[in-house]
Amino acid sequence: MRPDLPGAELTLWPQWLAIDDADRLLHGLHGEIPFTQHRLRLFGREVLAPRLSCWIGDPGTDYQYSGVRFAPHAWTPALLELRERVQETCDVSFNSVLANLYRDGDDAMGWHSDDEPELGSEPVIASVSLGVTRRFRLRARDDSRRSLDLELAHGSLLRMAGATQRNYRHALPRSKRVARARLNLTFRHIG
Ligand SMILES: O=C(O)CCC(=O)C(=O)O
Ligand SMILES: [Fe+2]
Repeated sequence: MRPDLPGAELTLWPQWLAIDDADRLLHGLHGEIPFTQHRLRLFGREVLAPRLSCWIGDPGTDYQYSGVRFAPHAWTPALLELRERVQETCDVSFNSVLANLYRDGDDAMGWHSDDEPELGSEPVIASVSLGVTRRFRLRARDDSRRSLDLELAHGSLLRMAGATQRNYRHALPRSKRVARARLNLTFRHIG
């Protein structure tokens, strides 16, 4: 499915994984990824991020966080296998993945673009969702009325490419009624 959004390049596979595979991955990864709650600097104050996360990647794919460099965690066997499948579908290679665990509907991610210089000018980002369905919103930088909401279900894959990050921000809003967890993996290529 190719959601139509001017200036963006999106492909969504709503049921990319079979339910059994998705269930197994959710439980396996939940147990083996060393998630932590990071601190964010927000308007000069330190606050705890409203989610747990973990950066995983090939050696050398360090990332900067609040001015500090962090080495990535190592791939697990399950993540390496998943990376293979994602690469095949998306037709690009990835050397890192950001794992986010939203424990319930109070956990969220604010408006941002994945536009760090290390990702290059038109990054391909592949987002695998496991667990409870959550709403993913995209909003044009230059016109907030141009927006799109996608429901990212258990086992779905969303590919963002082209000028998507340049033209749009995205967010995962809080969702009061959600009581279950969602695990999201965004595969990236760091240059
Ligand atoms: O959880 C999601 O679907 C989005 C995650 C995201 O935007 C990110 O990791 O940069
Ligand atoms: Fe993002």
